[in-house]
Amino acid sequence: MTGLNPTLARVDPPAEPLGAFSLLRTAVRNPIEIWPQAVYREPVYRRRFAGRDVAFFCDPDMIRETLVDQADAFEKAEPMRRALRPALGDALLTAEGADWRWQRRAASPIFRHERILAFAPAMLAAAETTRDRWLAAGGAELDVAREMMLTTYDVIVRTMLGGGGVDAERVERAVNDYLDPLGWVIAMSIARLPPWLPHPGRLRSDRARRFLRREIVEMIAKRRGAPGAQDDLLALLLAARDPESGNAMSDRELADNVLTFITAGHETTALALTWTFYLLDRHPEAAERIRAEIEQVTGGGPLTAEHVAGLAYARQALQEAMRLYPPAAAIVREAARPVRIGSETLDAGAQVYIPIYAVHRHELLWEAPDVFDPERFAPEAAKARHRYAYLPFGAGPRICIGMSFAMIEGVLILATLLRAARAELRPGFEPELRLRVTLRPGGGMPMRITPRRD
Ligand code: HEM
Repeated sequence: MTGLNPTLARVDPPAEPLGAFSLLRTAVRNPIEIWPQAVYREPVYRRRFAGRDVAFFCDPDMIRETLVDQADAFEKAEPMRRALRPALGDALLTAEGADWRWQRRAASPIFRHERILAFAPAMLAAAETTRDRWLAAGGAELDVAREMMLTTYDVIVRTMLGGGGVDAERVERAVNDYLDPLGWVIAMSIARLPPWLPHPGRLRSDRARRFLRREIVEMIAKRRGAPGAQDDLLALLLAARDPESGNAMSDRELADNVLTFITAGHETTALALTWTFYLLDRHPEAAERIRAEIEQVTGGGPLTAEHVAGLAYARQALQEAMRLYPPAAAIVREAARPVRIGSETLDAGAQVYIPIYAVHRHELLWEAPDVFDPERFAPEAAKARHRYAYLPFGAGPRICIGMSFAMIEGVLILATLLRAARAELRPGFEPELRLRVTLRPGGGMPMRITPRRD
């Protein structure tokens, strides 16, 4: 651990559970502020709300039972379904049962580590576009949160859609318009209000959803008309077959999955990188160590896919950033039938939160939980820890299919940019943690970018 430990942005949990009214108000504004201190201190926290049993599990054995051993007793919870299904339909992230299982079987081979390494040149090209923009900005202040969204979006467009055919800025805006009012959708679901009720931002969100679907459906139609023209993830998805039934995806399933990969894939990785830049500003010694590692691994030459494995400390820094600021801050499930997890009995319909953000800072699981220390992810230290104390990508059958993709992409972007420039947070700026399905920095991440000359 480093000698100097600056105070880092964190959620300030309420000492006592919130009452019904302030709970709803907080759910709209920033749902992560609902979780009381007990969630960060106790293995289990339970309460009833709007007639529903809600349980938070932080005990790693109970997490394993919920997400792995008894995964088939649970479904994705209503608030998430309600928030995501209208845009993402019944694709990998949102489908259940047999419908999910065959899509996962068909898509899994595409996302294997070795296969994803073949996309490293496209990832590097996107990183270098951002690097060139940073170098051209000549010492200006940029919003690194937005910069990372543009970069990872560029990666997904290059790797998934062969690099072209969509208006990147418009799609990025549409994804934001869609996500912005989701606090309302989730709060209304918690309060058991019907989904058709109006709420602020709804019209804009509906318009954004229609625009996104239209763009993707058109693109798939074009590609069906010119098969084999490109070598990208969409081509692999078009060719994917369920190994058991031989089924291929329909246009609708393809559109749902492409949109899923765009939304699930680009924003999460962008946030992991944004928070890493924030932490490296607070810990310049870690940034210097990564820079030294890059020079040592590349011998001063250009960065390539072969270097990914050697950039161990860069990877550890990303992992530690995702501990402190997990882009997907919670997994929420609903018991499909009565089930017993550890000492807890759940009725059908009970909601289970795996509050990843709180698990990653839990007093019973981590020493000095609020301190940034990439050494926690050195191989020996990681091995000594409970497997389910750290789960930024989830666990069990529904574990993130894009995990290798995200780690390779994250390391390559971080290394490309750290090597070329310094990023310093605007003096006095403290990011606020905002949960909008993903954990974003409220107010962005304003940083001064200066080219490195040494
Ligand atoms: C740092 C980056 C990422 C993080 C933190 C992350 C996190 C997660 C988590 C926690 C889940 C599990 C959700 C649950 O169990 O309810 C998940 C699922 C998923 N992720 Fe990621 N993800 C990241 C990057 C990506 C990328 C790059 C892609 C695709 C290119 C992707 C596609 C998906 C899909 C399709 C699922 C659903 C899998 C299924 O249910 O079978 N993710 N992700």
